[in-house]
Amino acid sequence: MQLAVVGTGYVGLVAGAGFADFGNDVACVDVSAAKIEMLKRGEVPIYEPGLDVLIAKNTRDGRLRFSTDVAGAIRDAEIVFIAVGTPQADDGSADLSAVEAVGETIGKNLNNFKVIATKSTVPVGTADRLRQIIGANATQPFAVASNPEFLKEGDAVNDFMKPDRVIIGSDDPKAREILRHLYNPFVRASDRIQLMDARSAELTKYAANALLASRISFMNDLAVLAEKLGADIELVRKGVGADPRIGTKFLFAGPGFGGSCFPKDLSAILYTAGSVGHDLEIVRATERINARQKRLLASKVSAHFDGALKGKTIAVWGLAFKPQTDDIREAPALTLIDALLEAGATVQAHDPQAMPNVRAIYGSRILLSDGMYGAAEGADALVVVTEWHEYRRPDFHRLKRILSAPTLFDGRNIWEPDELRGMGFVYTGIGRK
Ligand SMILES: NC(=O)C1=CN([C@@H]2O[C@H](COP(=O)(O)OP(=O)(O)OC[C@H]3O[C@@H](n4cnc5c(N)ncnc54)[C@H](O)[C@@H]3O)[C@@H](O)[C@H]2O)C=CC1
Ligand SMILES: O=C(O)[C@H]1O[C@H](OP(=O)(O)OP(=O)(O)OC[C@H]2O[C@@H](n3ccc(=O)[nH]c3=O)[C@H](O)[C@@H]2O)[C@H](O)[C@@H](O)[C@@H]1O
Repeated sequence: MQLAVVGTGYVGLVAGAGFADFGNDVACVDVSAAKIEMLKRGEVPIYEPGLDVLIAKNTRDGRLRFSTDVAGAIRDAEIVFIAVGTPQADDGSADLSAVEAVGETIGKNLNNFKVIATKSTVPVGTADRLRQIIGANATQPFAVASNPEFLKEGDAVNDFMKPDRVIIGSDDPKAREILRHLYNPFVRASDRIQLMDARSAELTKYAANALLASRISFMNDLAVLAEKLGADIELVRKGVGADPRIGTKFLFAGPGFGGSCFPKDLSAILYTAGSVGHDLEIVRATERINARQKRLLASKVSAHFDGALKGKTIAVWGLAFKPQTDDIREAPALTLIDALLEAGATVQAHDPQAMPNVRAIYGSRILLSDGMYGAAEGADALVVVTEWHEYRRPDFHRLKRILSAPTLFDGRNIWEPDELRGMGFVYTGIGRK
């Protein structure tokens, strides 16, 4: 099938390359000439495991191409996927200006019947709004569909190629059939494709993210309680997760959730709920707890030094909001670094992928080290914020030698407190004795 994917960010690139890999002819288009130039040169603007190989293969085989010609790609396509950003607006709602701009371009370039499928996370009612915008200019029939994306960064290619479910939200039977046909090769069982109306599909996306985020905040809140009561949140996590009704995933206490999606999507669903006079109290609490949790590591470090961080050097391992990505949007490490700098500390940091993005924000205000041990050299404490593989089993003997004080803050509970205390470290985790 002939597809246009508008927006070449995490979602658009993964979806475009994934669709091409199943034999479709895909044009990935973006308004950012810089991104498209990079992609044309064979460079991938983001770090996402496996994506470079997928893009290279499908570009070479002629099924995937990149362009800034949004209108041309729309005219050539049977299905247009909208995968542009929907960032948080000042009032907390989702900023739909990019989605609406694409809708206008589609309306003006509708040369035959097309399905317009929204992959961006958009508030309930956006499909209706798009239908109006496109219809205002259209001279040809078209159908809109909500096709929310559930991939997670760091494992995006895998999530996209083997989805748990594909949600197709449209009242138009032709659109449902065309999208079902497109997705059939991706799903192992046909019941993984769920057909529904557009509003339910749009709400499903926010419901999934809000539910996942609330699990994390619940565990982070319990972690605070565990510490106060002398219990260990890691044992509690394993205990509750053994119940299949609860499940083991997304129960990890940590420095608070970040990323480009949970924070903005919680805010957007609260705004939507408010607009119809409903207060989603659990979502509000999820946000509040997360804001508190993101400040927790900084307050633990500060408490350790009795509030006297001026002149201290703090090493930070892990800057991306999660491992296997270079994305630092809303990353808890940034909240920590801001607080440390504010308190007068020197920060030495390392991340396997995110350092260029961090450098673009902080410049010379923090020291970024090419090696993880380089970042720890001479520091008064080491804080691990993101659980990259290489931080899980470091050479603790070496760390003890190079740190100026053997002080560890484990923001992800990846280390063994007893073992480290036995080695003479001062160990502090999240929600542990
Ligand atoms: N990042 C993720 O893991 C996931 C994101 N989503 C949703 O997908 C959407 C996109 O997210 P990301 O890919 O992370 O965003 P992103 O910010 O990485 O990429 C968005 C792209 O859209 C382009 N763009 C903006 N306006 C445009 C226009 N008028 N015409 C053409 N291109 C335009 C931008 O230049 C940028 O390259 C958001 O709604 C997000 O909530 C959904 C699931 C997962
Ligand atoms: O809508 C989106 O954009 C995506 O948002 C999340 O994906 P993502 O933000 O890429 O990453 P997650 O793995 O969900 O992690 C989000 C944050 O929660 C934190 N987290 C996750 C799990 C956990 O147990 N504890 C925890 O603190 C992570 O460290 C990270 O900061 C969802 O998992 C995806 O399904 C969804 O498509």
